[in-house]
Amino acid sequence: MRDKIVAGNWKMNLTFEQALQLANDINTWASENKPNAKVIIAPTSIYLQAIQETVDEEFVQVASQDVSNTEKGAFTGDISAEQLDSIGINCAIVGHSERREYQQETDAVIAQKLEQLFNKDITPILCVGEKLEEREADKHFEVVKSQILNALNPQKTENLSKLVIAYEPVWAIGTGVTASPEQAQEIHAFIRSVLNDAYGADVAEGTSILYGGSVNAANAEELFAQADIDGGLVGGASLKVEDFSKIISAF
Ligand SMILES: O=C(CO)COP(=O)(O)O
Repeated sequence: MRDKIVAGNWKMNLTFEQALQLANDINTWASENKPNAKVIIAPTSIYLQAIQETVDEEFVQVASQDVSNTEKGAFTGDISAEQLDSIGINCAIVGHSERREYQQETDAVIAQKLEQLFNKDITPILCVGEKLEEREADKHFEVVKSQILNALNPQKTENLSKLVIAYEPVWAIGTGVTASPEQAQEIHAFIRSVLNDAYGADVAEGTSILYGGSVNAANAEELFAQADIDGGLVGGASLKVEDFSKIISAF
């Protein structure tokens, strides 16, 4: 059975003190409430180690928001999979639409990042999703399919058992506009069928597919009730323990 996961992408928010406090609060909540979903938090990279030491990995896992597409060397500012592994980080977000947009990350670069992560046995949360104009032109299936196949085709199929995918329509991120549960279910089922056709039933059935884009305490339950939605990748609403814990409790 695939994992139910609620992951908080903190993006470039919170001071060190605020981040430690939030991590502590989430850890306390999770240890007391034993939620049905796996809880992941992704802080700014410079806080990773301190937060990793603050939380109990039985209750809260810590993920990086990104990783370098190269192994090591003269890449100022980048963080390698080996470096993440060396401080005990075993999960990383890859290909977030904000990096595709602001850092010009291509599918080819994202494929290299995935390979770096798989080489170090780090679980990738691969983000895919269409822009508003692509949805309006009814191109969302085609866009998402090519993002997935371009990122995954270069990988070894045996590595795909570790994969998590997050479907995040760009038009729903930080906008307060969420995909309806029906819209999200439709494309999540499609993503599973793409995985099935390309890599077989074990990968398709074993891959947790998270929804992201204005998930909040009020809409999480209906989204998570859909057959192919295995959890959420949450931005804004993951920055307050009250909201994030309600979202996790939607499972
Ligand atoms: O981008 C997201 C998570 O990675 C979603 O952000 P919001 O939940 O703030 O819309």
